[in-house]
Amino acid sequence: TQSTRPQRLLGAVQKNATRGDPCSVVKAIDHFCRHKEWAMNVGDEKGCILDSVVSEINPATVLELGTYCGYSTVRIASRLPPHAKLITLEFNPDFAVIARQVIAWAGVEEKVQLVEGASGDWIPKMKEQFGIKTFDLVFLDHWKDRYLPDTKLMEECGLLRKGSVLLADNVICPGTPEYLEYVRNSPRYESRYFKSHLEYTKVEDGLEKSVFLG
Ligand SMILES: O=C(NCCc1nnc(-c2ccc3[nH]cnc3c2)[nH]1)c1cc(-c2ccc(F)cc2)cc(O)c1O
Ligand SMILES: [Mg+2]
Repeated sequence: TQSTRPQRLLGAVQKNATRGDPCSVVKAIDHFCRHKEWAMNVGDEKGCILDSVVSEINPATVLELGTYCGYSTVRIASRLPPHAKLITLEFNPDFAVIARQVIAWAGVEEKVQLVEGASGDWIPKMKEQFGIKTFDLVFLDHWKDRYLPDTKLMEECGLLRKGSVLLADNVICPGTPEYLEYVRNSPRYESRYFKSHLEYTKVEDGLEKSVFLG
């Protein structure tokens, strides 16, 4: 039977990356996606912006919406301080199967909790299920039409505190116009656009960093 792209991406990791070395996993995926098959990871260029935001915040609690194959999960987890927790939500079970293996290969599974299901269902359960009070950083990289409803849901569930940072991928391509309009015009957010490119291409894309003001 035919393999899927996520399965071939995992094969490239197992072939070319060193177990327990997150950087080699990230490099192996970027090489595969640049030279073999494009895939919707945040990628190396936007990934450097993600890295700098994580290092600046030094978060104890991170929520990632949209795991896909675990590329950004590994980038974030490898930069977290000890005892920090990253919860990543994946809707597609086939992606989740691959992501778990990529996360394990990188050796960051202690810091990561991969949860399968819909963001709309899980966000209201975060506090009771995982003992989370608030998130220091949220990386939005799931379905683009879920960015705004999920942000409002996180506000309503009290998962954001003064200073919590939302970092959103793909605000230009594929685009999240309603989300951008909201965070850029709401008095409750201080927003900034980091211009970049769609992963592995010359097409414009970027990350929007929005600080919740409480
Ligand atoms: O669709 C994307 N990403 C989303 C995957 C996902 N992985 N998990 C989810 C999830 C997780 C919990 C959820 N709860 C409810 N819906 C959910 C969806 N969604 C995406 C697409 C592109 C892209 C650009 C240009 C093109 F020509 C084609 C494609 C680029 C990117 O960087 C992306 O991130
Ligand atoms: Mg993305």
